[in-house]
Amino acid sequence: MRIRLLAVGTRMPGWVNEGVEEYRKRLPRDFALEIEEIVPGQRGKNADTARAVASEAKRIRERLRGDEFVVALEVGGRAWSTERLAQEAESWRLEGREVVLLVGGPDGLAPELSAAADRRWSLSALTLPHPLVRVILAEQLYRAWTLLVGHPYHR
Ligand SMILES: C[S@@+](CC[C@H](N)C(=O)[O-])C[C@H]1O[C@@H](n2cnc3c(N)ncnc32)[C@H](O)[C@@H]1O
Repeated sequence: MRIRLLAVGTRMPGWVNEGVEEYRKRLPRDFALEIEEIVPGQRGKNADTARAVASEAKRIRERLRGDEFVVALEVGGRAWSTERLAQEAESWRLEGREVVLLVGGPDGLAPELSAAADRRWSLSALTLPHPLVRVILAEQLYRAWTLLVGHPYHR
């Protein structure tokens, strides 16, 4: 199984990349996490937020392959326990699915991406900064894998 993380934002601070790598490198090949950064839309005096979100959505759609299982990360999505994540991940693996996780930028994901996703997953009722979401995702995927294989990391 391969999990692609399409995340809006480039040039992350060092602590974000280090945090993601810390967990990514622990994952085995059949649970691999790949990060693909999406260039953010222009924000500023002359560019409105809706245009920025729409341009991010266009870039995300260009990277989607059509046959993947799409999980949109959203504050208002459904909360999953780590056990539920492990169950989901195990079914993705058994079904041989290619999975793509979508993380929006400062203004979130475009509504049409959310509507078209197979799952909408909330990590917390708190709104988290998108760089931190990457780190939490990598840790939770690692944790889910340790749960599935009975590794003592998860307790
Ligand atoms: C700063 S948040 C965007 C906040 C924006 N107001 C919204 O409603 O989406 C940036 C991205 O991080 C992710 N995110 C932030 N908090 C999250 C949470 N609690 N659960 C899941 N994803 C979250 C989402 O993908 C979101 O698009």
